[in-house]
This record gives sequence, structure tokens and C-alpha cells, in this order.
Amino acid sequence: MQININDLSKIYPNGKKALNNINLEIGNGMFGLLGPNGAGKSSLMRILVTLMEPSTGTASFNSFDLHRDRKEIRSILGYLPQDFRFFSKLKTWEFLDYAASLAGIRSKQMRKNKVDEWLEKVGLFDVRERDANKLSGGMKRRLGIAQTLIGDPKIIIVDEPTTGLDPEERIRFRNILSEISQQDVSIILSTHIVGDISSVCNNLALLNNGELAFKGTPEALIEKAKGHVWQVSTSGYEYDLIKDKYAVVSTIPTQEGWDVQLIGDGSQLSNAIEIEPNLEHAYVYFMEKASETI
Ligand SMILES: Nc1ncnc2c1ncn2[C@@H]1O[C@H](COP(=O)(O)OP(=O)(O)OP(=O)(O)O)[C@@H](O)[C@H]1O
Repeated sequence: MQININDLSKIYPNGKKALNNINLEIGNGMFGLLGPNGAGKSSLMRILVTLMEPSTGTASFNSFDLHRDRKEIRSILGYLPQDFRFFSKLKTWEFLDYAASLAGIRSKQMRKNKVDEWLEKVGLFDVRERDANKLSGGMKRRLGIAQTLIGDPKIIIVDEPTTGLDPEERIRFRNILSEISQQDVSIILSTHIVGDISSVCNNLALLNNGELAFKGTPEALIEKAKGHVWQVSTSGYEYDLIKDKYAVVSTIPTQEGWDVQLIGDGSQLSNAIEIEPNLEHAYVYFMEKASETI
């Protein structure tokens, strides 16, 4: 699957420009869309899943065009929205059976096989007889994933998927997507949590205030932050000064004060040492840089 996004912009009726001239190429595998709240991620997702029209620009999914082939695009799409909720009285397996029939699986036996397969995959087989709306938060989220994926979509779009999940659930979720990403599918994972992306996405884009701040591999992003991440051991008094002047990524208490990791030019600080950036450092670095130019 190849998704091309060309000059896409979105201006809401109240004049808010949520997306400004976005250009992106997304191939097979997992693609991370990273950005703070309000960056424009949901607006972009909603356009790609044909729930909303862009103001200008277009996108294509292989040979399907966003404006011309909306029905065809929907037939190969699995979308898990940020606020996935259901108010059904169905049992867990019935809910998935219903999702499978909506996805066009007509044969009852085939649906049963698919439902059992997905109940196993997301770890809900043992609670299959439980009313879907009585599942725990994490289980509901997993049911959401299963209903998104049961029709074998070629394009999978998940918006802030790990919100409200505990660390174990997060890892389970990542593993499911990462397994599926080995096939001929494109998965777009939108999140403001760097950890959701770091281990699983080969490519990513950073959105900030409707603008594309970066696109490329996680390694390329990290490379750009080299020389801008510093660590310093400091007392309480100095810490306040540092907080005012630098973006602080982490603060670890020590016997004397704090070990602080910061973004900026740390060479001006006594005893500061330059450290190797990780993806979280690079993300903060880019957000800081972008906010300076706005
Ligand atoms: N229907 C709307 N009318 C006007 N402005 C909107 C509308 N929907 C979103 N916005 C604004 O557009 C900007 C981008 O919002 P969007 O929801 O796409 O961002 P996001 O990155 O998904 O953030 P979040 O994770 O908080 O949803 C925000 O400033 C938001 O307030």
C-alpha cells in the first residue's frame, strides 16, 4: 500500500487553520504521526478516513483518489478513533461477529473462525461471553482494535490508541500492530506519546500547530538533535535558573540536588556534559525549535 498526501490543508469554518500544506508519503509498515495536543493529528486522520473534506489538496491510496473513490477507500480501511465507544448490549463475541458482517464477511462459519481468531489475538477469548460494555477499559480498547482489524483492512488508522492503557496493555497493543505491519498494509499511528512510536515505527512525521516539522526515520530525527542534549548535576537554586532558560526533559533527584537532562546549548553551564539523544529528546528539541519560529 502506498499513501501519498499532497498539499493538504484544513481551515475550519471559525477560521482555525488546523493543517497547513501537508505533504507526506507513507508506504507499507508502521508510520508514526507524532505531535502535541492540538497539532492537527485528528484533523488529518479524519480527512484520510473520508469523514471530513480537506479545504485544499488531495491524497491517494494506491490508485484510489481521496475525492473520487471514497467508497473504495472505505472498503479497505480500518479506523480506530480516539474516542472509540460503544453502547451495545451485545456479548463480546457477538460484537465482533457484527463487526465482521459489517466488514462484508457473509459466511457464518468464516465469521466464527475470524471472531475466534481475533478473540485469541487480543486476549479476550476467555471473556467472550461477557457483555461488551462490562469489559474493563483496557479490554474495551482491545475489542476496538479487534473490530478495526477483523475485516483485514489494507489501511489502518489508529488515533491516540494507548490513552488510558496501563504499560502492559500498551506493550500488548504495540505487539499486535507490529505483527500486522509485516503484511502488505499501511498503519498510521497517531499519538502524543513518544514511547508508542519509538520501538515500532520505521518512519514518522512530526506535526506542530498544523505544520509538518519533520518527516523521516526515527534515527534521522535523533541525529538532528545531536549536540543539543545536555545533562547537568545541580542544586535546587540553579535548577530554577535552568528551568527558566532551557527545556527540561527529565529531572532525577540526587543527594546533592538534581540530575537534569535539558535541550539547548548546555556548554554555557558549568559541569554540563553533552549526552546522546534518544527519540524523546529529539521530539522535545523539534517542538522547541518549531515554537521559536512561530
Ligand atoms: N471542528 C472544529 N472547529 C474548529 N476548530 C477545530 C475543530 N476541530 C479541531 N479544531 C482545532 O484545530 C486544531 C487541531 O485539532 P486536532 O484535533 O486535529 O489536533 P490533535 O493533534 O488531534 O489534538 P488532540 O490530540 O488534542 O485531538 C486545534 O487547535 C483544534 O482546537
